[in-house]
Amino acid sequence: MADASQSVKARFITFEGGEGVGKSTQAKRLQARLHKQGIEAIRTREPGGTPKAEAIRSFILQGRSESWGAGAEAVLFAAARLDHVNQLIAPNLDAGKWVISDRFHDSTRAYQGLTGGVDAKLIGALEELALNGHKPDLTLVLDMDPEIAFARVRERQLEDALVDTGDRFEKENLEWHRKLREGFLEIARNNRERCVVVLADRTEDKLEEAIWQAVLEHFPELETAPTA
Ligand SMILES: Nc1ncnc2c1ncn2[C@@H]1O[C@H](COP(=O)(O)OP(=O)(O)O)[C@@H](O)[C@H]1O
Ligand SMILES: Cc1cn([C@H]2C[C@H](O)[C@@H](COP(=O)(O)OP(=O)(O)O)O2)c(=O)[nH]c1=O
Repeated sequence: MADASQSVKARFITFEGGEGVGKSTQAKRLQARLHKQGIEAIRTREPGGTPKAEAIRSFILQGRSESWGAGAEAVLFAAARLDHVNQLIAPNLDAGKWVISDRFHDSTRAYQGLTGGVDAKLIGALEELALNGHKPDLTLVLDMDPEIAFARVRERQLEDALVDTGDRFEKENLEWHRKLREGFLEIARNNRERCVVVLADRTEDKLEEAIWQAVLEHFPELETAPTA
C-alpha cells in the first residue's frame, strides 16, 4: 500500500443516525476505501472503543440499568467518551492515522439531549469535558425512515435466530425514533460546516459511493493522495 498518511493530515470522521441505518456497514466500507487510497485509518465505536468505555457500554445498554434516566446516562456516556478520546482517538490522530467512529458526541446530543430532555447547557458542558478538544472534522448523518431501518434490524435478528437481541434503546417505540431522526437532522442543520446528511435508504454500494463523494468534497486533498 502506498503511504499517503505522511502527506495528508489525519482526520476524525464520525457516523451518526438512528438504529439500523447502516452506520457500522458504511464505517467498514469507508475504512477500506481510505486504505485503498493509501490512508491508514482505524475504526472504533461508541459507546465503547476502550476497555473502560466497553465496560460502561455493557453497563448502560443491558436492561439492568433501565432506571438510570437520561441525565445519568449523559454523564456515563461522557465518562466513556473521555477515556475513548484520551486513550484511542487522540493518540491515533497524533500518530497520523485517520479515525472513524461509529457514533460519537452527536448521539448524546440526540438521544439524551433532544430526545431525552437533558438540558442543552449540561450536554454542552459534558461535551467540552469529554471531547477534550477533539471535535470530529466530518460527521456523516445517515438518514432514513426508522420503520424501514427497523425492518432491517428485525431481519438480522431473525436470521441470527435470536429471540430478544434488541438492546434497551432499540425497544423504544417508533414515534420516539421519529423524534430522534428529527433531532439528528436538527444537529446537522446547526452544524453545516461539519455535518453532511446522507440518504441511507439505498443499496450499500450506492450509499458507499455517496459517502465517499461527501468525504472527497470535505477533504479534497484525498483526490491527489497516491492510490494503493
Ligand atoms: N444499504 C443497506 N440496505 C439494506 N440493508 C442494509 C444496508 N446497510 C446495512 N444493511 C443491513 O441492515 C442491518 C443494520 O446495518 P448496520 O450497518 O448494523 O446499521 P447500524 O450500525 O446503523 O445499526 C444489517 O443487517 C445490515 O446488513
Ligand atoms: C454513543 C451513544 C449511544 N447511545 C445509544 C444509541 C444506541 O441506541 C445505543 C448503542 O447501540 P449500538 O448497538 O451501538 O447502536 P446501533 O443500534 O446504531 O448499531 O446507545 C446513546 O444513547 N448516547 C450516546 O452518547
